[in-house]
Amino acid sequence: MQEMMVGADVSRKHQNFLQVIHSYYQLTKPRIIPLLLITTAAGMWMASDGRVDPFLLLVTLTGGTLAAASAQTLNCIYDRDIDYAMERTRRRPIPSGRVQSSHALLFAIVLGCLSFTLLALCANLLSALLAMSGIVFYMLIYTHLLKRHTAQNIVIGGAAGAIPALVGWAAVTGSLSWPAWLLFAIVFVWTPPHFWALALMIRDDYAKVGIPMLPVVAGEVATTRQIWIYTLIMVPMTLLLVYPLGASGVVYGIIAAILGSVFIKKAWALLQEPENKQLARSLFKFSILYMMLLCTGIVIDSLPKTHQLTAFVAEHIQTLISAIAF
Ligand code: HEM
Ligand SMILES: CC(C)=CCC/C(C)=C/CC/C(C)=C/COP(=O)(O)OP(=O)(O)O
Repeated sequence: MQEMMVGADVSRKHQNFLQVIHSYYQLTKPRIIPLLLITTAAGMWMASDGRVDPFLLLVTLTGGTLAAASAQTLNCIYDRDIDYAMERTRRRPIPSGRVQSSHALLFAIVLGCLSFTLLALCANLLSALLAMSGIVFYMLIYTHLLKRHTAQNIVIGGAAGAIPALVGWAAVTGSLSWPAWLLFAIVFVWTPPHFWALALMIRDDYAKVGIPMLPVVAGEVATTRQIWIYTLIMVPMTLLLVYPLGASGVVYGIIAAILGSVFIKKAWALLQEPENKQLARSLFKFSILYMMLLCTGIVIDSLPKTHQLTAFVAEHIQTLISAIAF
């Protein structure tokens, strides 16, 4: 009997421990991190012409994960009041009382320090400093200064989410150049359509807590117009990586053009029916797939095998054209 009680006690303690781990994991908003890492990986592959050192890749993605997790945890602490008031965020660990803010702060500091140390020691100082600037920008500029005060919050604040692309390039080269800044700019202009499509769906939640997201302040028509404008800027921008920069090739160009056409089609459909939440949901979901596939396109295009294949195809097309011409 006593043995059974001891067994039950151990199993309860084990379960509690797992619940605590799960709560801390949730603090980091883990569902967003993989896409941030995909942009980092795209930067790394592009910078190294498809020959990424596996150790550097592992270190950079781990450092990036730790930095993003630290940033998200700090955001959860700062925003605990509005998170408590909004349906979507009410069950997060701090508003639901599962984690204390002071413990979360310690957790965020540890994550940030680990990220800096890992990146500075195993990648380079620039990538470490960029990751830290991501945390500071996201907290200070987006969360503290902009989020509750202006409808342009995510336009300017979006720069934080674009920094991981720079971290990837910097980890490989130790510097930043045009292709890195262009990838940063692509993620930057992608953010408004990504976020505003979601904000159209959950406008009432933001209105309830007085967060001046664009659909709350300016309405659906103005928001879909802005989404349309940013989409029309973003799609041609993605092609600049091919020409004039030459950082990616024809395979990426084709992928970017196809994905861009779908993005434009969905943004246009939403522009025609600004109140249609189904269309907003569809654009939001596609925005995530879009960024995932665009970055995968950059990676595939950079691989030596792809270069061989495109050279082979180009040579055969040339032979065919000469045969037809003569
Ligand atoms: C200031 C810029 C951004 C804002 C305000 C924003 C906001 C949001 C919000 C509120 C959600 C819903 C999350 C939830 O339901 O808990 C979301 C989802 C998501 N965001 Fe963003 N986002 C931004 C930038 C980014 C960036 C740069 C990326 C990655 C490159 C990203 C990737 C994602 C992903 C993957 C999801 C879906 C998560 C899921 O599966 O639930 N976001 N975003
Ligand atoms: C290099 C580095 C560490 C960069 C930081 C990148 C980073 C953490 C980007 C997060 C973007 C994002 C999902 C914002 C949502 O915040 P929100 O507060 O509007 O979302 P919420 O309403 O769901 O809380």
